[in-house]
Amino acid sequence: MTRTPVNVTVTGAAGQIGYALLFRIASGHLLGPDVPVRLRLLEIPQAVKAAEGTAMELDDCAFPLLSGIDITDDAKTAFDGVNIALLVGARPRTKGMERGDLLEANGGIFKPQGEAINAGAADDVRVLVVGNPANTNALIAQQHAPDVPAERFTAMTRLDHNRALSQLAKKLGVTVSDIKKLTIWGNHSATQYPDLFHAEVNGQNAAQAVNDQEWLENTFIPTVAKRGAAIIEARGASSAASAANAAIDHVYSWVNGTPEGDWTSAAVVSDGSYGVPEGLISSFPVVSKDGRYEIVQGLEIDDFSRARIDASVAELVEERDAVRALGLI
Ligand SMILES: NC(=O)c1ccc[n+]([C@@H]2O[C@H](COP(=O)([O-])OP(=O)(O)OC[C@H]3O[C@@H](n4cnc5c(N)ncnc54)[C@H](O)[C@@H]3O)[C@@H](O)[C@H]2O)c1
Ligand SMILES: O=C(O)C[C@H](O)C(=O)O
Repeated sequence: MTRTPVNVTVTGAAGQIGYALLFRIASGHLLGPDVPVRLRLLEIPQAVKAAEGTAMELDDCAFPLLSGIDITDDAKTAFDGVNIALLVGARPRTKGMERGDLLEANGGIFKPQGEAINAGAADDVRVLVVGNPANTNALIAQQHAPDVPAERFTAMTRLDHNRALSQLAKKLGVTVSDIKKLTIWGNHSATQYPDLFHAEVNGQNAAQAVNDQEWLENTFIPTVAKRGAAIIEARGASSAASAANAAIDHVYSWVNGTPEGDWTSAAVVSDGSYGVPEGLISSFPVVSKDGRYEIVQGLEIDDFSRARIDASVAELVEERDAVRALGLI
């Protein structure tokens, strides 16, 4: 292998998402089958031993693309020279807990990580925040990395996007590949808005193909928006393999581009598009071109969609104001 390995840092590497994620990164699913990777695992001191165990298993897979593994409990070391940073480590929501409850605890994690990325990351660094509350954690990290272009900080709504694809495919008896241009707007929370009005199913407008406003409002939207809580209820733990899969999808699309005639969903720094206040990290329809996520422009937003986008964005504004009041940004 002659290519220089890409440095991929995973925080919370000993957690359940970490366990589902690392093997797929090392086997080439994150960046492609020809791209060697060097893994950096960041954990808290108590979990370093468990991360070492996972690293032993990674060794035992003899992945040809895996050129090395470093394990550390120091953020500066973890992010030194990093190209792709997957910020997974956070405290997961447990039964009955809302994401807002987690702001303070997680804010303390993402500020020093943003500072460490600012201090040592490679010039082309791309950051995906998975740890909840993902949008606001991404905002905290981004605000503490003033030397890194803001567009390099993103948060994950690809899991919501994939959930919406799957629910719609089941309803219409089609495959997920038949669906294009679906969008998740807003926050990765129960206020998110999965939008079928711009989506297409085999070329037909998806909302028209469904032709069932009652299902759309009272089944589809709440099922997608509350799926995380439903998984916690069923599994007794938050989603892990599906979250890891979505993180792989998010980075793969970012680096390798989105297919012509389609888009995906990602929480990116708003430039004021669609009335979302500039600087918030909110989910939009995005295409990836030349390694950059760009917000799809020019979609007509009707009153139904407007109200739902506004409600989710209002929650993001509240979260931003809350972390500001806590001195985290
Ligand atoms: N955005 C999404 O779609 C989505 C989906 C699922 C889960 N999540 C979130 O992802 C996060 C991780 O979930 P999980 O199930 O893997 O949790 P987990 O508790 O199994 O693992 C979290 C890991 O993070 C580590 N950690 C804590 N603080 C850290 C720090 N400062 N630096 C490095 N590591 C640290 C812990 O030691 C633990 O090993 C949670 O916040 C969860 O809510 C997000
Ligand atoms: O909902 C949660 O707290 C977990 C995660 O964000 C999910 O969407 O599965």
